[in-house]
Amino acid sequence: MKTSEFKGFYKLSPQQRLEEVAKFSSLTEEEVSLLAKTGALSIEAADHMIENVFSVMPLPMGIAVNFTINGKDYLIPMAVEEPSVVAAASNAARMARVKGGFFTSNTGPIMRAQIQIVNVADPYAARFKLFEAREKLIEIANSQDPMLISLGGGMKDLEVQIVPSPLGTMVVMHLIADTRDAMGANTVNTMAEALAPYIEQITGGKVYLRILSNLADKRLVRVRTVIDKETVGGEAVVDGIVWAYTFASVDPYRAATHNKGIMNGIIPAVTATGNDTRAIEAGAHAYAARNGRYTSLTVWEKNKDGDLVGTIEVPMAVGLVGGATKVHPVARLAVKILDVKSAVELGEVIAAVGLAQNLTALKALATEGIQRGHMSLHARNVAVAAGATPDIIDQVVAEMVKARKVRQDYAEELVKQVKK
Ligand SMILES: CC(C)(COP(=O)([O-])OP(=O)([O-])OC[C@H]1O[C@@H](n2cnc3c(N)ncnc32)[C@H](O)[C@@H]1OP(=O)([O-])[O-])[C@@H](O)C(=O)NCCC(=O)NCCSC(=O)C[C@@](C)(O)CC(=O)[O-]
Ligand SMILES: NC(=O)C1=CN([C@@H]2O[C@H](COP(=O)(O)OP(=O)(O)OC[C@H]3O[C@@H](n4cnc5c(N)ncnc54)[C@H](OP(=O)(O)O)[C@@H]3O)[C@@H](O)[C@H]2O)C=CC1
Repeated sequence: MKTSEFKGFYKLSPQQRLEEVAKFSSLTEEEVSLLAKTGALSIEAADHMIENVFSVMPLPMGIAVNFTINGKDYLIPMAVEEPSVVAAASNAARMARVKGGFFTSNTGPIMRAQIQIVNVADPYAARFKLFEAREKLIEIANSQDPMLISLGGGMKDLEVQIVPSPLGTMVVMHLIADTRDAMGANTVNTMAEALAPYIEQITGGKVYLRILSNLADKRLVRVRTVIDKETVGGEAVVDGIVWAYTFASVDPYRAATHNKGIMNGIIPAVTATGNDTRAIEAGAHAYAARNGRYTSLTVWEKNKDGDLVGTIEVPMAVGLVGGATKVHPVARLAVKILDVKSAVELGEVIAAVGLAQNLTALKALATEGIQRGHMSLHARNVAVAAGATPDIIDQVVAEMVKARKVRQDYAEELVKQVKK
């Protein structure tokens, strides 16, 4: 009987772990040697990044071209498994260039951490006492990270909420901190933990959680673009895209897919730069539901000239230091290719890719449908999975697309025919 119970698995070397996995899963020698192969991320470097490492998971990284943002041109590395995403981003950026590309602003690299205080006899008075202690709280928090303070960051302010709950009223203090070029989770968590004893003393309550909020609504980036009506295909296409957006703005079933399309642009760039994709996903979707109803992260309108105008506002907690950003050698190079000088610039660029991605998806959906563009690129995956060798992939793909039958069974049939 196989067992997944291992004591001290983490003490093994990556090679020893791979051997254990191979035994457990009856991997062949060939399969083991595939898992042992690493590329730019060495197994030693990977082993320092996370726990129980036994291999690495390579992803394709494409370059989205044509982006011009605030008058500066960017090449955008995108690490993603889904076909047509990089093509669609480049396609959108090509259209946006005609009227100057993308224009941005931001609210600064401001994060919030929450400190949950329970069993407070007089929550409203406790709230005021916390405000009265503002300077001391800031002093304690900022003594944790002299480096950040020297860079102009650190705790800047606090907010306090009285939150009813089934277990009784909670006082929730929000620590508001400027984390400069860091995503800032570790930074604000350290501050929040340091403040807890003093907060208990002030409020007479008990502190439980001390953790950042991924609803980073003080770390917003805003991106705007104007798409020339002729470039996008005429005023009827503009109207179609505005209708497509409007659908997402009023219907959460559609908004979820619409925002997934935006994340098609955002997450690959976040991944390529070694940032935390879960934090970005959580922040974006929570922000999309901030008014109690889940809605679109973008807005598309028609201006007085009949051109299409798109905007996106989204939390963007990404960093250039901390986490994996400086540790992963490929992430470092992705940042070099992007040539961004600050975390907020990186955030703005990533949000521009999200807006671009949304444009081409909506254009396709409101006109010919998604399948022609997307499936013709996806067809390559289907062909390979059906056993097409490099010399016949193009032929199999062309046949599937022509017949509008991008399907595994049809691809297998074509592979057999072509190989005859
Ligand atoms: C797929 C395209 C770009 C084809 O587009 P097309 O109109 O056939 O392309 P084109 O030949 O006119 O080329 C236009 C530009 O697209 C780019 N491009 C064109 N082909 C390639 C390629 N092979 N590789 C790289 N880049 C490519 C390239 O920039 C090119 O400019 P050029 O270089 O020729 O001056 C277009 O149909 C498109 O943008 N479709 C949208 C695809 C999309 O959104 N995919 C995401 C996956 S679907 C999904 O998950 C989300 C969704 C849709 O559900 C979200 C939602 O519901 O809102
Ligand atoms: N809910 C969530 O999203 C959570 C996420 N995380 C993880 O936290 C990590 C990110 O935390 P983060 O705080 O960014 O990482 P780090 O703590 O690794 O890096 C931040 C530190 O880098 C130093 N630093 C050096 N240069 C700069 C600069 N220019 N700007 C800012 N700081 C600088 C600072 O001080 P010093 O030199 O003194 O260290 C700062 O405290 C990610 O891996 C994320 O996955 C963790 C917990 C929860």
